[in-house]
Amino acid sequence: MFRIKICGITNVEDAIAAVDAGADALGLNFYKKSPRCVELDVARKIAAATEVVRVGVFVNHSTEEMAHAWNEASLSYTQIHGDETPEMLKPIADMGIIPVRRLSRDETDPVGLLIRDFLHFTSEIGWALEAMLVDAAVPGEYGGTGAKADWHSLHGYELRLDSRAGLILAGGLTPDNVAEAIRIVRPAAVDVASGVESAPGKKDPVKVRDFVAAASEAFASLGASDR
Ligand SMILES: O=C(O)c1ccccc1N[C@@H]1O[C@H](COP(=O)(O)O)[C@@H](O)[C@H]1O
Repeated sequence: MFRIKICGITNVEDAIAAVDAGADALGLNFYKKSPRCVELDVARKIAAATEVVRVGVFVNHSTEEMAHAWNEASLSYTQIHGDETPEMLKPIADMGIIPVRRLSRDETDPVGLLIRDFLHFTSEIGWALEAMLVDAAVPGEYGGTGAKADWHSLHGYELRLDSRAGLILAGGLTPDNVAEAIRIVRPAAVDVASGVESAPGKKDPVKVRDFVAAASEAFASLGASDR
């Protein structure tokens, strides 16, 4: 899959800076109400300028819109960040679906909820999911909020799910906290949007570089044997 995703890339310059910093995935957000929404023609240029994994971020788009963006921007994954049900996604089941679960801090069994969602998606459609993404719930918002999930409550996800679908940790990550988040949650990958910006929709190259360096070091220090 991928390890470090820089999300909400809106221009070629930021895309190249993220790849040069060592990110192995870029998130292209097609949600019109987001300050990080990328135009399709720019997404096409980003695809032509980069060779890393590209993940499309969608919020209540039609499957036709998602398929169009998938082709135009040569995407590898489809991050479903809205209210979509697995049933709605059947026509695009082969488009690397990454379901998203927004967790509020008062969930009693977050890991159980994630596993239930994972099983629901796989049993309804019968595709093999590679990953689930966890974000923090903020009422009235879909994502990109800078709010953190309760990292301690997510510990153990991959053990309970027997590593069948990796956990992508998102929500409020920054260069200063990503290493601690990786140590506590032990996710398969991390994802950041607002935490590496100079303004909404514009990445700060220093923050991007620091984020990638901190995350890479933390993943390396987990070691292959104890993950
Ligand atoms: O970034 C956005 O504006 C956005 C809007 C709607 C849905 C998802 C969005 N981004 C995703 O939100 C999470 C967390 O972002 P942050 O790091 O807390 O700012 C991440 O997965 C983004 O891909």
